[in-house]
Amino acid sequence: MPGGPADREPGTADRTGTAEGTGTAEGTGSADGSESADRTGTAEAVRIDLVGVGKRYDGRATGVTALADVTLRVGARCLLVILGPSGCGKTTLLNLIGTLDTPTTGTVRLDGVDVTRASRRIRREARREAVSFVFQSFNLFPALTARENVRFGADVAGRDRAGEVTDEVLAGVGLAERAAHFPHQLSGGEQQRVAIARAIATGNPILLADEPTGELDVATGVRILELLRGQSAQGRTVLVVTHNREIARIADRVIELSGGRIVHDGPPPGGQVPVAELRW
Ligand SMILES: Nc1ncnc2c1ncn2[C@@H]1O[C@H](COP(=O)(O)OP(=O)(O)OP(=O)(O)O)[C@@H](O)[C@H]1O
Repeated sequence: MPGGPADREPGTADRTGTAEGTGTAEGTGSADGSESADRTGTAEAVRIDLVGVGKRYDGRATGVTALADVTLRVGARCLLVILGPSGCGKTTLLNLIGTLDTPTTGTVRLDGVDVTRASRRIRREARREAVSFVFQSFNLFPALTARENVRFGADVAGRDRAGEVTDEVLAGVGLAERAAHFPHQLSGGEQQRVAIARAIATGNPILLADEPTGELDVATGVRILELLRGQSAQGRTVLVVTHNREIARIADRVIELSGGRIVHDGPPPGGQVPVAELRW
């Protein structure tokens, strides 16, 4: 993002208070999201601001409307879970927020910057300085050690003190002792912790996780969720896509997609619970 230093903590003033509508009371999200408004920190900053977003894939024979008229505002310190059945548009939504794809209609703003039809340079900057991804299949570099994988995140974002940041973040996910291990020498849960550490090491304020516990057993999945929850508590905006309704119970806010539309937006039904209370 223009003018944004890469080396910073999430939620700092340089990413807030832009002229384009951040920090407004209006930005508190859904009609039924008033209770979540405080918890989503939207009084500080609307980090993700989608208005009327649609995505259509046009094939030769048939077209598919993956998303239709999605309006969504998410602030700092929010763990947002995106629920919905296969094919409802969850990954498409994450890709649009992550500037990996462009919508057919509507606008996408990240930290007040309209990235919808921005130049490739602006979109590249958004990817480098605003968003980080965590995938179901970890996507670690197999020939790099855990430490080198995490260092990659810090380097790509151009962070100062990249070496120190790497060590701090690795320790933060409980893997300081495994820094010299390669991905194939680590368990699935450890690999996912490295992947999350790599995303954290960028310093980017928005973390996008697509089925991050999908390949893990219950106990390991719970540990991963605790890590993600900790990141939102520290000021990041964390979006977790899942099929698993139980995971949604730990969220500050849950949106549910069906047929490419948001059909529910609000706190988890039954109220938010600690990660330890999940039953998978
Ligand atoms: N590149 C593409 N070309 C054509 N159709 C696509 C493309 N990508 C996704 N789609 C379609 O768009 C719709 C939404 O896909 P998307 O991957 O976002 O769903 P999802 O909710 O993430 O599904 P899953 O839970 O199975 O991963 C689906 O009908 C899918 O087939």
